[in-house]
Amino acid sequence: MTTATTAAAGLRLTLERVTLGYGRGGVLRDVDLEIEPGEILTVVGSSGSGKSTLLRGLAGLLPPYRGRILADGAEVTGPSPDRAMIFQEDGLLPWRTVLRNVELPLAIRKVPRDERRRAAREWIARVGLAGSEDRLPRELSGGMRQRVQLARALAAAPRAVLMDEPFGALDAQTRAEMQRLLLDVLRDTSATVVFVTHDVDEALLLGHRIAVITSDGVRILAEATRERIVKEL
Ligand SMILES: Nc1ncnc2c1ncn2[C@@H]1O[C@H](COP(=O)(O)OP(=O)(O)OP(=O)(O)O)[C@@H](O)[C@H]1O
Repeated sequence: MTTATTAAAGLRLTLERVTLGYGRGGVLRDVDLEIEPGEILTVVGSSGSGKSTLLRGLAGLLPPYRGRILADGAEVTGPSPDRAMIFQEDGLLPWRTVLRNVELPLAIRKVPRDERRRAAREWIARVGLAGSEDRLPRELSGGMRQRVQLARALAAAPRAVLMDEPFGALDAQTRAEMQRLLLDVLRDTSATVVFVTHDVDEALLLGHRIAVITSDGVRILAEATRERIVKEL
């Protein structure tokens, strides 16, 4: 790899006694969590348990009521290009081509045009979409759109990638392809990944460690097996 994508080390993400929520009362209370640089932490939990809320906190989109959220020891006070987000809904700009969507975060960072084109093309190829650079999002399948999202997130060389059920809307086969692709492309980055999913098998496949959110809080399972996770949920 020749792009800037490989340069930055993964972020250490820390929650110290964090309470997060909306309006009255916390969805997550007094959470302590340390996510190591370069690790893939998968997060499972039943619907409404607070998985997306945790990600929003890490993204800097939702300030904690209490406690601190830290990225490499510095308090997170808002979104940063260091922490990319990928959602289930693709979030691509419908009027921009694949190439121009992938380039966008680099353009925002004022990366010179030639350089950002090169990085965008390279990532588009790496996610298996070479030849689709000039297509619009509406001309792509759901799986292809998620590939574009992945390319867009990684082309900007984030130090952490926060993924909220990114493959949740895909059919089983496309989902399996995307899981393999994700593991493959992450091998060339040192980004820290927090990956939220409903799917226990996906969590086991992708995660170095697995966090389970229950009504008692967020817990890392030391020896995660399918049976143990299902029992916790
Ligand atoms: N913008 C919001 N305003 C008020 N309450 C919210 C908001 N977003 C989420 N909530 C509430 O916070 C709780 C946790 O929601 P969250 O989206 O984090 O759960 P989740 O585990 O990601 O669920 P799912 O798996 O269904 O996506 C839920 O009770 C939800 O209703």
